[in-house]
Amino acid sequence: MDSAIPDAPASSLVVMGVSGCGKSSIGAACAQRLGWTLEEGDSHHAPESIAKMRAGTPLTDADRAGWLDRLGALLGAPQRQGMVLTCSALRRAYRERLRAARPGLGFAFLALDYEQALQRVQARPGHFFSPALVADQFATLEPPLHEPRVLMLDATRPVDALAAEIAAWARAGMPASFTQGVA
Ligand SMILES: Nc1ncnc2c1ncn2[C@@H]1O[C@H](COP(=O)(O)OP(=O)(O)OP(=O)(O)O)[C@@H](O)[C@H]1O
Ligand SMILES: O=C(O)[C@H](O)[C@@H](O)[C@H](O)[C@H](O)CO
Repeated sequence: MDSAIPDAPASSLVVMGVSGCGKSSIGAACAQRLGWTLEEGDSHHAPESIAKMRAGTPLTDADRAGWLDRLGALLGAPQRQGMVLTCSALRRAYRERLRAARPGLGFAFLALDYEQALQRVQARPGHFFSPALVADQFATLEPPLHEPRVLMLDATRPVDALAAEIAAWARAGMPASFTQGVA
């Protein structure tokens, strides 16, 4: 698996995947472990995009363009420490835009299947994201295969175990299981 190949430590980190995969939960735990700044990507959507998602209308590339620019500006700003950004980053082109903003950026991909994502999103009352959009998230997703600095994870594992694995990888450029000689 790609994740077993040693890489350089990450300058910053994007916790990515479809809605409900655990970006917010695991991103927060990673930032705490690493002592890095946490940025919630959803906080930077245009109000029109939030309204669309609330109404069950999928975002388009054009809707996401300004959002990705804002996230790139955050990632590219001079910082004393790394940043953990939660961002769906569904398409390869979106990830390329973020990589261009921050050389050495790592991506932790939380892989979850459709049924499990739908279940999680439906069980989350009050959130703006309409469960009707989960299918579109999977239709849009281009999994980050054969891309640099990507750690693939099974998003059904416990939050703390996932955060520990991601933090170790971000620090050392390899997953904890690799350093333990298991991978
Ligand atoms: N590893 C996990 N195991 C079990 N439940 C989880 C796990 N990660 C997240 N959850 C739960 O799944 C739901 C979605 O998690 P979370 O909000 O972190 O996902 P998200 O990817 O940030 O979603 P969105 O992008 O839609 O905001 C929450 O109720 C959360 O508690
Ligand atoms: O690119 C997108 O379609 C969006 O970023 C979505 O993924 C949501 O914002 C998020 O997952 C819901 O909280």
